[in-house]
Amino acid sequence: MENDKHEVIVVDNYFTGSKDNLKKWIGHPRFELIRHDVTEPLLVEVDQIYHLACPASPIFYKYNPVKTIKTNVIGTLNMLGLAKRVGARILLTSTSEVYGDPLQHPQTEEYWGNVNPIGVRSCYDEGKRVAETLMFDYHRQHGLEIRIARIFNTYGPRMNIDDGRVVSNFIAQAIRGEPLTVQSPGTQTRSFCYVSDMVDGLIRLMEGENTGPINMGNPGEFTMMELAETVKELINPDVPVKIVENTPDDPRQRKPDITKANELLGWKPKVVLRDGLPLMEEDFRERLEQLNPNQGFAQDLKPVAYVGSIDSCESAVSHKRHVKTIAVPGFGLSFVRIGTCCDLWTLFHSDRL
Ligand SMILES: NC(=O)c1ccc[n+]([C@@H]2O[C@H](COP(=O)([O-])OP(=O)(O)OC[C@H]3O[C@@H](n4cnc5c(N)ncnc54)[C@H](O)[C@@H]3O)[C@@H](O)[C@H]2O)c1
Ligand SMILES: O=c1ccn([C@@H]2O[C@H](COP(=O)(O)OP(=O)(O)O[C@H]3OC[C@@H](O)[C@H](O)[C@H]3O)[C@@H](O)[C@H]2O)c(=O)[nH]1
Repeated sequence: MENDKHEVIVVDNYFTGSKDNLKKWIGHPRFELIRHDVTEPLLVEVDQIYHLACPASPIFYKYNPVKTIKTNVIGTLNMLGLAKRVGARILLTSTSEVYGDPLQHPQTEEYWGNVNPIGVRSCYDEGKRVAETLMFDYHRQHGLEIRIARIFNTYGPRMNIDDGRVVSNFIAQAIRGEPLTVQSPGTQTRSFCYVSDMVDGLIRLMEGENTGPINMGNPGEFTMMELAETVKELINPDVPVKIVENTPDDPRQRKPDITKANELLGWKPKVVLRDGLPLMEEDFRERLEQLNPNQGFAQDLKPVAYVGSIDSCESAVSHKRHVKTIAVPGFGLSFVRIGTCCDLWTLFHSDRL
């Protein structure tokens, strides 16, 4: 949007996304927002497609794994079909998770990975691997112009407060004065890239001549214990660190080799973790203050008849975070409020809850 040559159509089913993040552009003459699920075909006329639609936080992608794999497979097929029909260039945001629990370190694009095909993360990591395959098959068979970015852990302002990924969890916990939940053993590593660097890299990849796959991430590598200590030091030295149980198949180490991105796109990240975390803290503080559950709840009640993504409600309800329900006597219905989306009320049949 900031390049005034472009018209932008955003497509989202709001499973993990929020209209709030786009309010700056709603009503702008070059901007259009469509509530749509990419597992259904989409007919629009475009020159470029940034195909990012997919739940990305492990708690969300594991919540409805069949939907996650449908989004990766059917969603990617639909976006490729669209690209083929209108002759658009298409960029897929693949993931470092295609390397699984990597036996090569740091990971280069040539590494084929070490992925469990039947594990609880497979809907996402195998889903993205199939999405990459589909991209290359459309490229070879139909001559489509494709671009694939393999993104490593990326964070920044406007992430969903209840996203569940480690950086947003630690920042929200530190601000709320709650223990930082380090999943055991705490020695597992990740490399964290700030969002503005990632957006710069994705645009370079789209505008450049290389199909990829190209790793995009910040090579600065941290154990989860080190991340917790850094968040403590920068945001709230008083919070304790609490070791909690981990989930199956959690990759033990992850760090991108970004030689290709550097040589082919002239890209490397600029924002180090210690500079990125305070930028995110500011935004989280503002939103957490607005979320105070004891303030303004009843007055905020502006029910809408139906909100498209039932998944997002069910997910929020299942996580029991920032969700309030109000039964309406005699109607057998409830209003559900999802905390981070203050304008988002959904009318639900009680038996669904
Ligand atoms: N952030 C990271 O660390 C990271 C790392 C690797 C890959 N990626 C990839 O980048 C993309 C964006 O990730 P993010 O971190 O911004 O996650 P996010 O959850 O914040 O955003 C994903 C968006 O996709 C939308 N969406 C999900 N399913 C959809 C569907 N079926 N139809 C339409 N919209 C749908 C969600 O509502 C949300 O707006 C994802 O494809 C993810 O796999 C992200
Ligand atoms: O509260 C938490 C959350 C997570 N963690 C740990 O932090 C590490 C990172 O976990 P996250 O949930 O943030 O994300 P993961 O690295 O597992 O997966 C991410 O990888 C790249 C992308 O494709 C996706 O954004 C996501 O799948 C894991 O080792 C996890 O065990 C904690 O220690 N505490």
